[in-house]
Amino acid sequence: MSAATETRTPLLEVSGMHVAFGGVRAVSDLSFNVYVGDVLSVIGPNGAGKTSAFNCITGFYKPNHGTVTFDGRRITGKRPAVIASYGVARTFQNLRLFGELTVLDNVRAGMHVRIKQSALDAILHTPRFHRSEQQATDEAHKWLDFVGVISDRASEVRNLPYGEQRLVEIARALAREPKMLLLDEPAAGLNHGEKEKLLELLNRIAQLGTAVVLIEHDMGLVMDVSRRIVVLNFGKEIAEGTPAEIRSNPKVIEAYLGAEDSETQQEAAAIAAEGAAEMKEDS
Ligand SMILES: Nc1ncnc2c1ncn2[C@@H]1O[C@H](COP(=O)(O)OP(=O)(O)OP(=O)(O)O)[C@@H](O)[C@H]1O
Repeated sequence: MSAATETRTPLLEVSGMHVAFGGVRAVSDLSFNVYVGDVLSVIGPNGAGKTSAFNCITGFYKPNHGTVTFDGRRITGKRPAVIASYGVARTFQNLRLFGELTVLDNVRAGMHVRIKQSALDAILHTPRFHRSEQQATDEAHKWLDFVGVISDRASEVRNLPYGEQRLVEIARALAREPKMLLLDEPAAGLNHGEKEKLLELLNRIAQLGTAVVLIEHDMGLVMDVSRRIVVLNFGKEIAEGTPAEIRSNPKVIEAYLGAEDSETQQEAAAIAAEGAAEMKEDS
């Protein structure tokens, strides 16, 4: 459903966002909404402004203009920790795990905003402290099971295969029980089998009622998982719609083909191939 015909109240509302770094305009008058139950992909050639937009939504950058509203609250320019406490969790393009901590502790670290524990409880090791520690451990295992981490959870996270480290990052974000989860290139560096598992995981996350927003370059995954897609080019939205609408939008293919790097050219070919496959299925 396009934004124009949508009647539900948005969970996230990005309105007129501009972000510039010196003379570089990274995001220009960007507006889009995310709804409860959404799986929305933000796509576009390298440097289109996708991560900058994510950084503004999550408080890592302050937009030069525009507003971001989440769950009825204006969050523009608020600090990342405050925005996270409202129910926004994210993962990063480059993993940001605590390499020397165990797998389990990395996920437990995602919970401190939810689990009630005072400094005094921690110092005195009160029964309440022990109870909350046990609760955090149980929940960390639950989320690691949910994302499918099979490696030893007591080992340092840096010793895990790369694909599993990405899953630990998702488990840590989910442990906050967010209303919205932003994933920045979750499929980067994954092999084919791992991507298939990721697709299935994203669908299960959406079934929990968490809105999922992803930046992704893997067009197969984007077309399979997304309910809606927003396409950026040079910081501007050039298209928004369902996967079928995006695949057949000449502006989108043009934007990708116009890019000079071979990675983006390959993505253009992938979008065109997805469109061709669909036409064949329909005929
Ligand atoms: N911290 C920064 N300082 C200066 N310029 C930046 C900064 N972050 C992003 N940019 C510039 O803003 C533009 C948009 O970058 P951004 O990383 O948001 O794009 P992207 O669509 O996420 O790209 P990619 O797909 O390659 O990750 C680029 O020209 C980039 O060089």
